[in-house]
Amino acid sequence: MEVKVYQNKVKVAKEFSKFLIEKSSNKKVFHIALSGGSTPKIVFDVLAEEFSNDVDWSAIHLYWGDERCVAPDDEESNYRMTVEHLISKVDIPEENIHRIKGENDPKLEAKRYDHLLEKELPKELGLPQFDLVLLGMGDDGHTASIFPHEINLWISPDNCEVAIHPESGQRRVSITGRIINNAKTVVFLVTGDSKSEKVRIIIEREEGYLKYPASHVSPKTKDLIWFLDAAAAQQLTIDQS
Ligand SMILES: O=C(O)[C@H](O)[C@@H](O)[C@H](O)[C@H](O)COP(=O)(O)O
Repeated sequence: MEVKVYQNKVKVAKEFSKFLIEKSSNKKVFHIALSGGSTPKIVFDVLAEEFSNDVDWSAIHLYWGDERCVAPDDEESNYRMTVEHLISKVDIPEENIHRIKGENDPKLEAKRYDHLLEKELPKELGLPQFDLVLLGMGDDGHTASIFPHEINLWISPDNCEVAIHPESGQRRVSITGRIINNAKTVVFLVTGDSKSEKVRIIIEREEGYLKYPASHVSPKTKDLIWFLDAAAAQQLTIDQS
């Protein structure tokens, strides 16, 4: 695991963009699962507005690690957020975009997306393998849409599950631990003061850390990088690069 700390969100966005360019360069196809929420917005803006000419978008295939069970034009939709901050600004072929269809019946959509990952992704150890899974982390230590109250979903035998937001009751479709930990590379993008306590507990493996789903992210390749701003990293005592 590598922990990279940068002064602010814009710097995190710039450094992640350079990381993505390096990882995806010279690849004929690059399968990436995107995170949702608010953190990626600035990252996608910077990637699209400052670095898009350095990316071969024809090779990039976009998937989502999770999606809210809402229409694609709903303000809650991770797909809509990605269109507004990235897809609408770059020349990525329509056929390279593999959204989770939040408007569908959640259980049926989880099955459909599960099968899509089996069909579209290369296999490693018999499981679909992303080149890169981008994750956020909630203040409660959730990641993708695996929340602490449903941590059992992490070990699901399926690639995708239907999850429920603990406060709003909103249903979501999420990829599960077996897919996340089978990725070649996993990146956490975490910024802001509100994340600093869980960042410390999870990265420093403090007592009780395993109750937080984000602590179970441990790719078999060991290629796990935390991109943090100073605010999210402020409670860390370990060495940071
Ligand atoms: O659909 C979602 O909300 C995300 O995929 C979720 O896992 C997100 O990454 C965290 O909740 C952090 O969200 P913020 O970036 O908004 O803090």
